[in-house]
Amino acid sequence: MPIDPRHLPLYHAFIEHDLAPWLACLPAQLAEGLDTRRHGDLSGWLRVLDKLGNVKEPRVSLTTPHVSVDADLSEGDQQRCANLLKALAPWRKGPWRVGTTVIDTEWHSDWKWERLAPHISDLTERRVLDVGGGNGYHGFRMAGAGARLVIVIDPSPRFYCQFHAIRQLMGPQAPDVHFLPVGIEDVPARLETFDTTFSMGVLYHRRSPIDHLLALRDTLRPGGELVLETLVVEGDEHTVLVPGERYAQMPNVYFLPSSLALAQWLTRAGFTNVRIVDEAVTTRDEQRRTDWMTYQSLADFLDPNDPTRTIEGYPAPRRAVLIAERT
Ligand SMILES: Nc1ncnc2c1ncn2[C@@H]1O[C@H](C[S@+](CC[C@H]([NH3+])C(=O)[O-])CC(=O)[O-])[C@@H](O)[C@H]1O
Repeated sequence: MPIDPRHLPLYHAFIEHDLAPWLACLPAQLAEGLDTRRHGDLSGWLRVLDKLGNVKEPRVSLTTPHVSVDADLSEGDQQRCANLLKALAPWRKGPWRVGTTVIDTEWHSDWKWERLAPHISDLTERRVLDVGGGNGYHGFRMAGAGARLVIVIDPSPRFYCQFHAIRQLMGPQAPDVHFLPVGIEDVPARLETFDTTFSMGVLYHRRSPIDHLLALRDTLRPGGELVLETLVVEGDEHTVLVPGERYAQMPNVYFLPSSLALAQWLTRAGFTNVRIVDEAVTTRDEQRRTDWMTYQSLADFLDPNDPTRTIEGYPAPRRAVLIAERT
């Protein structure tokens, strides 16, 4: 089968960076991740990408809170572009700007970036993997911080399409940031390649959290850095909450450790130099309903009489960022 032109930069990057064991799986992984039988709306979203086309002489910004693409668009083209981007909603991770269209996403993902950026190793020239990277917002910020290569993996076909909408508009100005519609379980074992691996907002969705840490460790070269962000609870190194059917309305939440417990898990999984660099309660300003994500959001998942609790009665979402080194 011929290679989809959209994937040529991804193939080039895998060849240039000698990701040989993974390269061999790429055709099958892309075919499976983009199988239109997997998601009823995927064919429609792919048609949106075709209609979106390119813009002339794009100017790209990766270092501002809004990852943005500027271009001199006529009023009609700007409106058409905004309508096509809206067809890919809900937009959860961002914010983005395309010309005068501001995509005000459910999450202020820029705030998470600001919290962790001062603590991580300089990304200049580093090869980075972002596991569960959503629609690639943080991946573009990583490139803005100097990363030489960023591979975003996320099994969501909607996020694949949002990522490609933006990347396509960036045209020749697009950085070396690439998206694979797969999960962590599809990354070949023992790659031991990346200088930095991010796993943000994923661990609490994993049924075997220590196996997740081991899988992340195996993506890193010796001395490489893990940036781990997840939901935590207050408590000592022995505290872990395993919620019932739902936590903040999410059905697939398994382990919420304290950050001290998580630090110990990282040590047990073979990491050193483990640091808790940030811990903060998620606010209703950081995660909220917007014109680009019109479904329920954090405010709807908290107890209306006590916002320190979820509607199930658990402690409200609190997130920590930990950094650790692979030995
Ligand atoms: N098996 C899997 N492997 C990899 N990713 C997965 C898997 N299963 C689900 N995901 C993906 O993990 C992401 C979790 S969101 C974090 C986004 C970003 N990192 C953020 O920090 O804003 C959670 C949050 O809202 O924080 C989703 O995009 C899933 O599709």
